[in-house]
Formats: sequence, structure tokens, C-alpha cells
Amino acid sequence: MSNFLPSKLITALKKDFQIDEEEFRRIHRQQEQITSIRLNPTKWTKAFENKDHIPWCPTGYYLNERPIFTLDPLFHAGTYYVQEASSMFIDHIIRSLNIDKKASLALDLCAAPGGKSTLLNSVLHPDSLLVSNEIIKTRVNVLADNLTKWGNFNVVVTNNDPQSFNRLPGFFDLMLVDAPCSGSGMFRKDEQTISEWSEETVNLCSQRQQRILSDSLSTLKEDGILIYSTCSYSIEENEEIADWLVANHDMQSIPIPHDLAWQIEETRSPKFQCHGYRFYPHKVRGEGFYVACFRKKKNQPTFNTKKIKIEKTQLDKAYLKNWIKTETEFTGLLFKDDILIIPTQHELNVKALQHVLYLKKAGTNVGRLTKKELLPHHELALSTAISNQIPRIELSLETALQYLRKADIQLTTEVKGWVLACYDGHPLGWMKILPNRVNNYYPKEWRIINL
Ligand SMILES: C[S@@+](CC[C@H](N)C(=O)[O-])C[C@H]1O[C@@H](n2cnc3c(N)ncnc32)[C@H](O)[C@@H]1O
Repeated sequence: MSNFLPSKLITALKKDFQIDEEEFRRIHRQQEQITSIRLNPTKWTKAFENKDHIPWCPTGYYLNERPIFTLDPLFHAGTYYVQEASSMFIDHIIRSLNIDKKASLALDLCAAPGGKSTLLNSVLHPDSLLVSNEIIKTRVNVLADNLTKWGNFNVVVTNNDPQSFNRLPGFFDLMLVDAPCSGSGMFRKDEQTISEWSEETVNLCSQRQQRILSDSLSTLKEDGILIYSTCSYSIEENEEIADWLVANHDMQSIPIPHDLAWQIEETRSPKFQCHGYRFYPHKVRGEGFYVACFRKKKNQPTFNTKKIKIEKTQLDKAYLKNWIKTETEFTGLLFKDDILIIPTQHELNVKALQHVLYLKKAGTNVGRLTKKELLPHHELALSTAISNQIPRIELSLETALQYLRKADIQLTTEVKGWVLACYDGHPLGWMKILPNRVNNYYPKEWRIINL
């Protein structure tokens, strides 16, 4: 593969960053596949104990081989996310800037499929609200599904153009822009990115990155933090964007303290000496990645939430008490016939978002009220807010896979009615146990096929 690495990129990397060409080519020749996962702290599993830790992320682990994740029920239960190791450095950034110490309103602007959103959702303070946005309609479903599996209800998924966030000036404390890029950092994982790489693509990506940022930066509060990242090696998409942010948007670069033994390269941008962090696969156990942090110094008028009307919800909370953990502070909203729960302290924020954006998902969908009963939603089964009083049935690996294929299940049990199908203690979804059969309520569109 290394012979095909674009020579123009290598020449630029040698000139601008003095990379070791031999080592860079050698690592691309090796075709080593690094597999890494990040555990969900609210759905802890011991299945990966004794694996190597990713040094910059306490919940990140390297696996020795790549299992078929689709055949692992714990994957479907949301106990971990398969994520490239370098990008887990965002966990370290949040902790070293103490962003996790207090509740924040956070926006992940380019969020699908949800790797960094699930990370933010875990590392931010639990009283935070995360808004995960994806512009491309066909990619929003996978983002919403991954956040549903992750299980927290302090999340909203939106499907909007970055420009739409101008309608919420000065709203967010934290904004992550993991921008679409030329993808050279993924050369080892995806050979197609090599043939698609050109200087022209790099320049187009750089223009698009500027457009995305200038279209949306007004939504960040004064003194709010911007984390900007790409999986590109090109200076035009990284350090030059950092300079452009300082020159045009009053952003101030923030250094990130880190352990030198991690072999992450700290760079300085050509004009304003902005701090940036580069991950090279011949130096770290991970793929190519760039990240930089900024504080917004510009005076920024803020969105007036007083404009938002809160209508009294008609929901009788007592009706939900058997389904939701007693300690959960939630507000129930009626959306069409479904009941959604969101954290009480974010009711106004969710209403503000609903006012100006297209919401694909808000909080946890608990289910639908029929005349006779609550028909529980799949989101509730995977939610960390679900009551511990709901009956659970532990399935063997074989039966769990049958369940996930939405096949018929045979069970011998005294329990009747709505039951959580569990694997290794973690809910996978609903079953309804009737006198003569078990109804499998795993969503059709989620079922495992062809395996
Ligand atoms: C690098 S990927 C994001 C990966 C994601 N943050 C994660 O960790 O799983 C970039 C995302 O930006 C989206 N995107 C593409 N063009 C965009 C645009 N013009 N404005 C905003 N987002 C865009 C892509 O659809 C893609 O989902």
C-alpha cells in the first residue's frame, strides 16, 4: 500500500512537520488492524477486563483481535462502542479542561454515526444536555440508534444544517466540530480514501470546514469552548483552520497538557502559534487524527429562553412510576401518541431546541398509552432510567442471538406480561410473555440478518 501513498502529501508532511517518511510508509505497509472499544460507564461490563488500556481514555481498551461484534449481545445492549483509539483523546481534553466538573449544554455538530457523541455523553457532567446533530438525513437514524443504545436520556438528536444553529445564539457552553475532511488519517483502515485523495479535495474540504464553522459559531457562548478535529494530516484542514479561527472569529487557542510518553505530536500553527495535537500511526496505537481547542473571546448576545412558552403537560406521572427509576428527575412530554421523558432541568432547553430545529429524538421514548396499558418503547428497554422493578429474564448466548434475530423464543417461566430480555444482566429489548407463547418485540429494523 505504501507505494500508493500520495507523494504530494508525504512531501508536504516532511516539509511542514518533518515526519519520518520511512516509518510513515512502513506502518502503512504493515496493514495492521487496530481494534479498540470504549466501555459505557452506565452499563458496565467485565467482559473486557485484562485488555490493554488506551492511555488517554480510562474507558478505552485495545482488543487483540476483531471479533464479529454483531454476534455479541453486549454490543447490542450498548455496553461498549467500537471506536478508533486516537479520537478517544477527546475524553482526555474534557477532563483536563475540567469541563466535566459542572453541567454544560454541549453540541456535537457533525455527529453521525455517534462515536464522539457517545463519548461526550459519558464524560460530561451527568446534569449536562448533549445535542447531537447530523446534516445528512440518511445518517441521522444510525446516530439516534447509537445514542438510544447508549441509554442516557439527557440527549437530543437533531437533523439540521449548521446554519440553523444561528437561531440559538450564545446557547452552548461546548461545541465539538469533528469536521468532514479528506480522510488521509484513515489510509490504513480504508484504502479507498487513498485513491480519492487529491490536493483539490483537501482545498475543497478546507473551504467546507470554514463554512461549517462560520455558519454555526454564533451558537457558542462567550467564553465557551470549541473542540475542532479532523482525521486529515493536511495543514490546510488543521493548523490553517486554527489560524483562520483566531483571525476571523476571536477564538483563543488552549493548550492541552498531556503525557509526552503518549507520543502525540504537539504542533503550532504558522501564524498565531495555536496548539494542535497530531496522532500519527507510526507513533501512537491509533489512526491519523488532529484536534485543537479554543475559547471564544467574542462578545456574544444570547438566545432569550423567555421567548419559549412552557405548556403544562397533561401527563400523569404516577402512571409512569412503575416504569422509571424512582430517583430519576424527569419531565414527561407528549409527542404525537408517545411519551418522552427528558431531564426536568432541561425542559426549557429542549423546548428552545424544538422551537428552532428539527428534532429526531429527544430524551427517552417511554412508550405509547393505549386504553388498557402503556405499550413500552424499545428506547425504554435500553434506557438507564428504566425501573429495576421490571421483570428481567436472563438469556443464554444462543437464545439472546435468536432474540436479536427477532426469531421465536421458547422459555419456561412463571413470569407473565412485559419482560426485559437480558444478556449478562443488560437489557436487549422487550418480550411479552403470554400463557401459550412469547412475543418478541425486538424492532424489525434492528434485527440481525445474514449472520
Ligand atoms: C468525521 S464525520 C463525523 C464522525 C462522528 N463525529 C463520530 O465520531 O462518529 C463528519 C460528519 O459530518 C457530516 N457532514 C458532511 N457535510 C457536512 C456539512 N456541510 N455540514 C455539517 N456536517 C457535514 C457527515 O455526514 C459526517 O457525519
